[in-house]
Amino acid sequence: MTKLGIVYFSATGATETLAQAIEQGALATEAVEVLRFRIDKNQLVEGRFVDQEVLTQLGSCDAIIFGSPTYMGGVASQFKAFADATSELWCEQLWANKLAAGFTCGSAPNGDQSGTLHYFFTLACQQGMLWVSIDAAHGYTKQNVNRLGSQLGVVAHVNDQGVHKVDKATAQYLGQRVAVLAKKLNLNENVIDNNTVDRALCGFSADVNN
Ligand SMILES: Cc1cc2nc3c(=O)[nH]c(=O)nc-3n(C[C@H](O)[C@H](O)[C@H](O)COP(=O)(O)O)c2cc1C
Repeated sequence: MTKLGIVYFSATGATETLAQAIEQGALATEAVEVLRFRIDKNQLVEGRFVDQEVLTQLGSCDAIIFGSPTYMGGVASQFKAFADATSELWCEQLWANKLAAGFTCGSAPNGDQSGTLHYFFTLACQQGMLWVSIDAAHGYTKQNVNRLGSQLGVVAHVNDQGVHKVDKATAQYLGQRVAVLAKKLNLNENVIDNNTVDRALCGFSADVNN
């Protein structure tokens, strides 16, 4: 069974709508299980994210998709608290070789949502993860997705009517893409044993004495 984790913060529900669409898209692929975690205020203690169980469960996933509303051009502090808690895993690179992707929304069509996606990308790289883009060129897709032209991840625009339906479809599309890739690559099982951190796969050995 291929496992996808979705972890996100949402105050008023728009990011949650995208998370649900991603889950729906992922579940269109057979033998895929989704673990969805909405960051809750009870998990934040004195500004720190405290929930070991969530981190452990995400550790069992083949792919993790990050989500947050865009606040002042970046991730919400609640998501950042979660990201900071993953520093416990960083030294050993315990999430290395998992797939990663991201989604965000804002009240402006271009409300600097890309800043949020760039942060997710940086977080994924810090954890040694492999970033999954959106392979749908704006204006050239049969599926009618990616209307806002972001290939780094899902950008959604939210107004009084809620999340734009094409942005929801884009989230669904990304969920499906990550699920299909995670299943095909099966990285956790086939390629790299994260317990032994087998970097010798790359044949690399640094000689620091020369
Ligand atoms: C503190 C704050 C800062 C915000 N900053 C931005 C922003 O920089 N760009 C933008 O487009 N929308 C911004 N918004 C709007 C939210 O991103 C938007 O309402 C989003 O849909 C909320 O997501 P949620 O329903 O999942 O909580 C901001 C909202 C708040 C409360």
